[in-house]
Amino acid sequence: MAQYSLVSGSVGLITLKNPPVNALGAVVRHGIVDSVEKALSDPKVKSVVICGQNGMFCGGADIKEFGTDMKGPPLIPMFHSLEAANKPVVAAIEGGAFGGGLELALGCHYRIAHSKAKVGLPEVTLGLLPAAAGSQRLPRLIGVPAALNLITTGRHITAAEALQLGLVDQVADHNTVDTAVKFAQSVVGKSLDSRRISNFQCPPVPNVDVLFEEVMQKIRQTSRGAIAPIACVQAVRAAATLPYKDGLQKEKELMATLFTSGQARSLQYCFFAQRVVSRWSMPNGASWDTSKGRPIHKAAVIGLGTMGRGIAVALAQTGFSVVAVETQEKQFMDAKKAVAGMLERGAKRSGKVAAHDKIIYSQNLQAIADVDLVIEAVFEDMALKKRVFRQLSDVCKPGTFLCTNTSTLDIDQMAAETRQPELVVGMHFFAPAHVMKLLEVVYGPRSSPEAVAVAMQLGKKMGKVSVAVGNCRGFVGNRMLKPYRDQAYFLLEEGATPELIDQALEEFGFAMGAFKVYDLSGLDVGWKVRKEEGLVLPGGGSGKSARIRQGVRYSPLGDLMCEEGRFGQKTGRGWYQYDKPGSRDAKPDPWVHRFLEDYRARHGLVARRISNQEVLERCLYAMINEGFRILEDGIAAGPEDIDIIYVFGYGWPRHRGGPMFYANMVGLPIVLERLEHFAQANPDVPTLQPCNLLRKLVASGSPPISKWREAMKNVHSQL
Ligand SMILES: CC/C=C\C=C\CC(=O)SCCNC(=O)CCNC(=O)[C@H](O)C(C)(C)COP(=O)(O)OP(=O)(O)OC[C@H]1O[C@@H](n2cnc3c(N)ncnc32)[C@H](O)[C@@H]1OP(=O)(O)O
Repeated sequence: MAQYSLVSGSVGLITLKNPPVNALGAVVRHGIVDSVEKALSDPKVKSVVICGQNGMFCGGADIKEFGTDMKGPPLIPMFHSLEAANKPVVAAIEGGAFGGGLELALGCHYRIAHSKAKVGLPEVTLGLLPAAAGSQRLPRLIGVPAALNLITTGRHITAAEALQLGLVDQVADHNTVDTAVKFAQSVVGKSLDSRRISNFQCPPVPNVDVLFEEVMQKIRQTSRGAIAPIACVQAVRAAATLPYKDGLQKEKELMATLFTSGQARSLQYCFFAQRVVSRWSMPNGASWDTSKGRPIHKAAVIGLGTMGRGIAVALAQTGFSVVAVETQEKQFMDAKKAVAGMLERGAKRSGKVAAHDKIIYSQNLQAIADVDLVIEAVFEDMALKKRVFRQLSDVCKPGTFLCTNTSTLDIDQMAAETRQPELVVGMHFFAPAHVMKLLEVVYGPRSSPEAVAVAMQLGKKMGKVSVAVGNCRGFVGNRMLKPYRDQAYFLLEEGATPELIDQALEEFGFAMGAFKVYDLSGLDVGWKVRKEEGLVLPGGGSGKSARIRQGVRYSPLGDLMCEEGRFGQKTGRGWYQYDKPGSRDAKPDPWVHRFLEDYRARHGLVARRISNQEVLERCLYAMINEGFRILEDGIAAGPEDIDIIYVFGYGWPRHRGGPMFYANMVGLPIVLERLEHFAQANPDVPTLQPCNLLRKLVASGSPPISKWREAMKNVHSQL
């Protein structure tokens, strides 16, 4: 609702009330219309102030209403009637004004923001554009380049930046509503013509066509197929080149296309999925509202390789005291230098002071005796990790949480080495750990809810999107990656090239194709793991058994590449060639094409034409099938957990919502039918055999993804 009251004898105060963010749902919109009518028709009222309750102006349109029939007054006429009012209307912005919330403020004659408030037009992140005249008013107010930046990125800006841009008129340090009320009284009688933004001419831009051409080109390169950023540019262009009324019409047309697009649905799903995932739960019923964490003041990082360095930096930048331990002399010296550089660069970017004083370096494990939490990041070797956990258990004070950054190994085996296995959890960071947003928090059978709560809270403090998952090989992310990568290798054997496969995946929207990722992360990493698993045969093996291991189809292509010393970017040669070791510019390599031809000839394989569709179906459906197995096994609590992991950690295009949401969009019966088809053609690839949960969901009428958790409960009870 919106509450109306008369304050200071002459100011009509309209307070938006719709917790938690005062979104502009139908009831609020009705309330605003009624309140404005009261204020404008009351002769006692000389000016109007609009604010939000509980220190929050407005979070924008009610996203939950999208996809419904959206009854209630529309926003655009409401904002026009505010702007046309013959009494000054002032927005008092506390907390934040986002999307429709900021558009409401732009319909007012003046905007006063609290110094801690943030404002922005984040519609693009929901697959939309600011279509309540925001795309037309903002460029008229702050100019085209600044408006383009805000509207195409959706970034939230501080009140100080908003003031600098001319987006707000005043910043208040204390009671914003009181300040706004006094301000509103002070401007009574002043002409309002110059305050009605829709009357403004857009500030002229030299070479307007060139500017928009350049921006459009940049957006096309970076948007990975997302359509909303492009529509945002088109809408701002309309503001820059057309009269307000025509620009508004263009905004409406663009919005109509976006609103009904699958991309908007996917992005809105991601918005809510991220929030669902933050309310983690464990199969034993423990969850965020039953388990309290414990404050962490001091943490230790053990092992200062690439991951350990990034984790230490992330902790220090968040404000934790860190003890960074590395026992090998050379690694220790290199790490100290590297971490200092990372902190300096981070400080330069953020404008904050580099957190050097937060880190104490040591080569001695005794230095961690008083820490509250340890993150182990030593080499990915179970024997070594077990030894480290035994030592940690001896050295640390009782009650210290012991976390491992393993990306695949069984955390229960590490916990078994300690005196308090309930305090052991996985904290799987993604490289570079101080940059990447995702954190998989892995609970084993003995991890306590408190330990999970601590890791989730720590992740949140570090600005990570943390997802709690169960313990199995590869957890969620890497477990699903295996069948995807297997398919990519099999497709090479059958006639594809790395470029063909990567292009199909990148056109789909992945940040990088499978083979570019291999080259980036190093082919030798997987080779070492496969050797330990006894899968690698010298020369890739020979005869019929060369392409079968442990009874299932296996491609030795990755092993053979490693035997040739082609480890990827670091050696300047991998699935692509690079100018020099460490360079990132991947170029197709004729050597790889000859290598694949020789391999096929050796194994009697006849290359066939492989379509982009086959690449996508085989790689993605194999991955999705594993996702259903993960749900079936109870490793992830719901499809949202899997999707958020893939969007934030594996370069899955957000505008496609994550693998499970994508399956839901494609249609579960189609995914099932294609998997059945591929499984029949590849009986030696068990990961293509459709899993029970997928079959049961299809048999039960393919419920929408929002009903899967419920459906999973029924399936679990039948399995
Ligand atoms: C013709 C015109 C048609 C359409 C026009 C559309 C224009 C728009 O306005 S689209 C919406 C634009 N607004 C946003 O994108 C803002 C989204 N919200 C946020 O970014 C954040 O929630 C926040 C406002 C910055 C607050 O952040 P925080 O304090 O961290 O709280 P959260 O956990 O994110 O949210 C709390 C709670 O509120 C729900 N929520 C937030 N915003 C909306 C919203 N706009 N509509 C509906 N619900 C919203 C959020 O889901 C959380 O609820 P849970 O139940 O906990 O999930």
